[in-house]
Amino acid sequence: MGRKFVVGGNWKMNGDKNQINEIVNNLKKGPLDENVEVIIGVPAIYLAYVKSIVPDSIAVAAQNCWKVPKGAFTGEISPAMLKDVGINWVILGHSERRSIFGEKDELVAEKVAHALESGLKVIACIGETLEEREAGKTEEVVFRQTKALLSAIGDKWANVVLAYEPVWAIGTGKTASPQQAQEVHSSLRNWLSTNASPDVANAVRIQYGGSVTAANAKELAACSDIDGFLVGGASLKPEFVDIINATK
Ligand SMILES: O=C[C@H](O)COP(=O)(O)O
Repeated sequence: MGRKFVVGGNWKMNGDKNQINEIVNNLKKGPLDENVEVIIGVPAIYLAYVKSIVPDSIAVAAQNCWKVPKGAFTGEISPAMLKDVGINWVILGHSERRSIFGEKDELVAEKVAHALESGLKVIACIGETLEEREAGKTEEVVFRQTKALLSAIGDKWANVVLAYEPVWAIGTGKTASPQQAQEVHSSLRNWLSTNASPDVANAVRIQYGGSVTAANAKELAACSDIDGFLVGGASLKPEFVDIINATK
């Protein structure tokens, strides 16, 4: 069976109720390609609100969560809490969490493990910085970040989507070319074949993220190892519908 195209919108720390209503109304109007899985990543404070107004066909994701179910962790939210308000997805290991909040591979892995154990599905983000790319270390970094996730994911690969997001392409308007993205996706899939299993490598969906817009989505979506997108800025705009429909 082919891999179902999956498009995530990561709103990051953006939006208020007015803007959220507009975004959701736009998604409801669509029309959205029914063959595409759509997941919107919402600021924690609006998760329950968004869940209450989106159609069930659109999944809602948290942008982060902590690694244990409850306790003295001021300011954190747990997978159990997310599940309790009807949220089934979480984005983990985003480069902004890694670079601004100092999350290392090991912590990301602990969060991924606990989220999966708790029954959440996970969009796990990986990607190299410009410095790392220029030093020829793209594969080394992406493989290292993925390796850290292997034991955390265990046999739960069906509940994981990988998002390859080159840090230099995030919010910069510098999209990776389809060739650059395809090259990393393909070598990651080969690496997974050896280090996880051929079945995992064949089935896991790998999203591309980094300055995806309606203008570049079709060309990226045509690449054989790109199975969707994780979209930041453009997910706040009406063009998100066109990005969702990029494979049509
Ligand atoms: O999670 C999404 C990525 O950080 C991409 O953000 P961007 O589309 O604004 O470049």
